[in-house]
Amino acid sequence: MSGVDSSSDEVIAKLIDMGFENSAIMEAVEAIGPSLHGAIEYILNGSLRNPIGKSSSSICSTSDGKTLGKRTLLSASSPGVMRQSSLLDHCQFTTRYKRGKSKAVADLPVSLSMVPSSIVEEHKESCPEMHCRHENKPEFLPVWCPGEVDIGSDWEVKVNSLLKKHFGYSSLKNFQKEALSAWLTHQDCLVLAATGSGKSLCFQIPALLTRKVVVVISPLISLMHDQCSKLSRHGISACFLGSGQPDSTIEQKAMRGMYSIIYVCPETILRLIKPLQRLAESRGIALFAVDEVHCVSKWGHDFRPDYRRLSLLRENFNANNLSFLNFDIPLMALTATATIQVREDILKSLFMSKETKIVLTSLFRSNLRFSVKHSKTSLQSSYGKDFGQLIDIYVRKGKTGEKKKPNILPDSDDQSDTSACSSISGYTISPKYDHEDGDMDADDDEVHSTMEKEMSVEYLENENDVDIFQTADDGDVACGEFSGHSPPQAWDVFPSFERTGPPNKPEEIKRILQEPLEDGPTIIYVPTRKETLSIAKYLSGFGVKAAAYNASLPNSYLRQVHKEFHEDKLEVVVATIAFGMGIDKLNVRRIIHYGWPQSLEAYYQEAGRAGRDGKLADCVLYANLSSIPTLLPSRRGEDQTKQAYKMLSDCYRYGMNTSCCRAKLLVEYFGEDFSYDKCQLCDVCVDGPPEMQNLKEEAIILMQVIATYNVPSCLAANGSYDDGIYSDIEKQKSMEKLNLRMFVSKIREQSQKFLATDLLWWRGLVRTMENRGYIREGDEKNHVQVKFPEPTKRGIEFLETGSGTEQCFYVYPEADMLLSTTRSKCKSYSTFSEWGKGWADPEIRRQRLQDMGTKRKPRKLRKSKSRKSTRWRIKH
Ligand SMILES: Nc1ncnc2c1ncn2[C@@H]1O[C@H](COP(=O)(O)OP(=O)(O)OP(=O)(O)O)[C@@H](O)[C@H]1O
Ligand SMILES: [Mg+2]
Repeated sequence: MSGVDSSSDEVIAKLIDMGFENSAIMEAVEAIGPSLHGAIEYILNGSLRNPIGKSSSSICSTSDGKTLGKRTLLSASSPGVMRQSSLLDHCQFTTRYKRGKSKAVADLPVSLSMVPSSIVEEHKESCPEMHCRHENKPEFLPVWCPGEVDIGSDWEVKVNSLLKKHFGYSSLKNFQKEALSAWLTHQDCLVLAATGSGKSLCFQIPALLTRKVVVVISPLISLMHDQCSKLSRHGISACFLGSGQPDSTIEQKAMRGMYSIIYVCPETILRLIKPLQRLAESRGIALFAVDEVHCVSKWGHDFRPDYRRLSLLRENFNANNLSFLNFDIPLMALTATATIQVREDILKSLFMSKETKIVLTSLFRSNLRFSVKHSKTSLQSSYGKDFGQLIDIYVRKGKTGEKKKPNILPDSDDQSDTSACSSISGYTISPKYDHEDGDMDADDDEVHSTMEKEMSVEYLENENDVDIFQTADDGDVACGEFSGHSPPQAWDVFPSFERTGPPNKPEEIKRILQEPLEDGPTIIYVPTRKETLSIAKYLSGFGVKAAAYNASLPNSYLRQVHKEFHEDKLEVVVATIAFGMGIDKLNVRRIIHYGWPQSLEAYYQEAGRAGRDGKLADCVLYANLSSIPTLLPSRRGEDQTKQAYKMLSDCYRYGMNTSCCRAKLLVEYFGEDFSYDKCQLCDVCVDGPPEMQNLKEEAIILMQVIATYNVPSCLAANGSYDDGIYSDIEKQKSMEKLNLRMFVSKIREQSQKFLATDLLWWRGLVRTMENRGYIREGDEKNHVQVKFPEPTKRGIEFLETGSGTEQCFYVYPEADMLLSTTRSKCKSYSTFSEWGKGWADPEIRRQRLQDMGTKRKPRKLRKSKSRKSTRWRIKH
């Protein structure tokens, strides 16, 4: 635009913010130059050369209801209708009008006296510029209401201006544009976008654009709190209403329309239907946003029954039952972690419309470096090996002050010096809290007695040691209000980078590959509350600023942890799943999962806390790859248990994988076609898969014993093959189901050559054969890994055709197969590729298996031992 310099930009931004039509603004600024008052005069005095468009609906009125003319808000109207005082017009508060269903019926104006003074007060705060200029004039408010006023085709310009003003960002991301355009046309919208991609803006912008209220349903108080305080820093007033004993003043103010955005937990919204209907009629509700919407679904990883009842939003806020609405109030549902099944469930459960717009972005986070490492995480003796490097990073930097252990050897199991406390603003995690350790210094004078009393007894002795999910009451306050302060003018106080929004381009990947891992905090996720304390204590013993976080700790303490984490005062937070969802801290450099997560959804959601600044970040999963993970206790119905097993099994398979890019596995799990060959960052991409092995002999013998002891079901599945090979005894034997352990015993009995092999190795082979469709689970129950293997028709065909031919059966050995051989060679698990080498050679393989055999315990002894005891051989 010629003649529009940088100060003109400011004037334009202000005029857009005031609600003037873009083309009118441009014309005025071109004519008058960068003078705000001049431009306003120019527009309002009707000097426009080319009045744009027609005002779609609204007619302004004086306070006594007389029609003044068409609003100038979005469509500059005929100059003749304009007059000086129409600055008031464009600030006209247009709520509480009676809206007909038909667009032909113009919205009726509202008189100033109908606007609650409280709302006017609120808007003084949220629109400081506007009010300071018209202090002694009646306070009207600008309203852009989709459905009532034509927001205009240039809405993007308006939004970008608001974006710049309030958030300091230059433009919307594509998916945000898509979500907003759906909302502008009153469509429901399901937004599936990567963690950290900026989903919140999709529902925050409508509040700025219309001055109506946006109601956001969110599962966690800590998340609501975070978002409200951020909004207030960006000049947007917001409040949150939790499920605890509410502060009725905030709730009342919210229901009178005093905040632009109301965050509310699902339990609370259920009892606020009537007040919200009144709010919809008075100030207006622009949108209901359901954040972290995967919580709606029983098939998701974080199902919350109250989310399911949110169908009442559609039932109670539609144009049929609220006569003042022209359209159903749109629903916007958002999540980063929904499988295809969960998506369908969301649409159905929330009664979202058939025309719901699905906004889908790539879930690939190209800056996250995924890896899996073997560790017996439940043993404290593993901490030395696993956290040595982490301690070194923080202590070496000297940021933590005194370096208590100058050299932490990666393999050190020494935990004797764990007496120090982790102090968070006076709250101390005392050594006493860990009742497992007897070696703590109880006289440590850092112990703060009050907190200690609170935290040491009831919290650790709570028999329910896992956090199923964080309750909505995770904050120590049930609600809070945040008035919008003026957004900072100097945006360079914020990081200047533009976030890398998915989908990520190959150049992005190239850039990240060249980046070092910068400094920044770490979150360690553990399955149990006890481990949050023991690991935090362990780390702080070495001088790392670490804190525990789990739902059983006092709320005031948890809030403090949140605060100090956000202020970069903490280096490591050791948390259960209670910490995480939605947390938006830019510089988290490492997410460590210490123990199996319960699902890939939870894993990816938590991993998504890392690298939100777009820079390289590590996501490491330490898990005991030699044992099958178990479900954490939770109340589940039959279906849910089945689903929980399925999810855990998928997670287990992710850990066992040695040949496929981890990022690819993750995004494909959510139904996305991974458009890149590989991420180039994960351990599999970097180290390469292990060498393939021809395991035909092993596969055949496995199939043989399985088929032998599964005769009836084989026949049932495929009556066509000849069962003459099975004796009556064998058939009888097969009536009782044999589990994999028994099959492995049979193999050992049958073949001297496989005497030395262990269950762990065969487990891997069974999984591989299951993946190829040769084996299936023979039990009705659910298992993480096949427990009672049964041959499929394909498996039987493999047996029949494969055994006689020279055909090969090449597989990538999975993590457990590699692990089972490491003991004899004393190799570390991490060197997959090295271990893989040589296995393709039958001689080397035979030799290795033989080596393992010489180290086995006598057979008799093993037989009498429990399942657990067989694991003695897989030691590292
Ligand atoms: N258009 C944009 N340009 C630049 N940065 C943006 C833009 N939109 C959002 N952001 C920034 O992206 C960050 C992440 O946003 P947000 O918390 O909304 O992510 P999210 O998608 O909700 O992630 P999660 O799934 O983890 O909750 C925020 O700091 C936000 O300010
Ligand atoms: Mg979010």
